[in-house]
Amino acid sequence: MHLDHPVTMPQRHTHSAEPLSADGTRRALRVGLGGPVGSGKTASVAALCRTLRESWSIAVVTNDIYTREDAEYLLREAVLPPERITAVETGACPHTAIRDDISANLEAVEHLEETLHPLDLVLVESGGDNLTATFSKGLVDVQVFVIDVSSGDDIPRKGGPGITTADLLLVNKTDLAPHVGADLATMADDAKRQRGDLPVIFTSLTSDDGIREVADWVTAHLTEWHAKAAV
Ligand SMILES: Nc1nc2c(ncn2[C@@H]2O[C@H](COP(=O)(O)OP(=O)(O)OP(=O)(O)O)[C@@H](O)[C@H]2O)c(=O)[nH]1
Repeated sequence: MHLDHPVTMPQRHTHSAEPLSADGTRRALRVGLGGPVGSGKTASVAALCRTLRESWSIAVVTNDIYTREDAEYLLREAVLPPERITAVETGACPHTAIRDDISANLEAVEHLEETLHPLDLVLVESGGDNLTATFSKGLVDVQVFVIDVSSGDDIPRKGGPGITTADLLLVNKTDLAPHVGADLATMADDAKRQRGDLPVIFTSLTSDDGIREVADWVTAHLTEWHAKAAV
């Protein structure tokens, strides 16, 4: 099972932002999910896999500091077959593994691509971190930043690179808004002010099909990726 695949720290690689590899084959679209601890990154990954797995060939890379908890959760929930889930133990601040020394993550992604070819989508989940966690463009093609309403409705106003620059901002746990006194309209206004035209989606992953709008956003990117590869 891929959880046991040893991920070492080789030399740094990078990948092209284009869907075609040097040998002319299409590589998978790489989507990074980052955000603060407990905001709902693993729940989003699980829901995306359940929604998209019939239509697309998917794999997941998780990052935890010392454990493999997120991957173990995804395995327990059977969101994908075990060979499609790989855990990277970052051993240090998750920032480093997704932004600075991305080699362990790249090795994990490339191993999945080789063994499961052809893959359409690789979801790379960062370990929970603070508001500054962003992915290297050498690791992912698009990134999603996940925050939640229970951490305070002033989070979008505070900004930070994840909130201002991520390709998609998810504001999760809207079901908790009435219980924690979060004002969703203020959050939406602040996010708009920080992000301009970049999209923001409010989700509650406890509701049926709460991930639908996000799955549609990923599907649009996948469709565009395939079209680009076909040109
Ligand atoms: N009420 C509510 N709970 C949610 C929602 N989404 C996730 N949760 C719960 O919030 C907790 C944290 O969710 P995770 O998906 O593990 O969060 P994470 O961002 O992956 O956490 P780390 O990997 O530890 O940073 C879990 O108990 C989830 O069941 C939501 O929309 N509403």
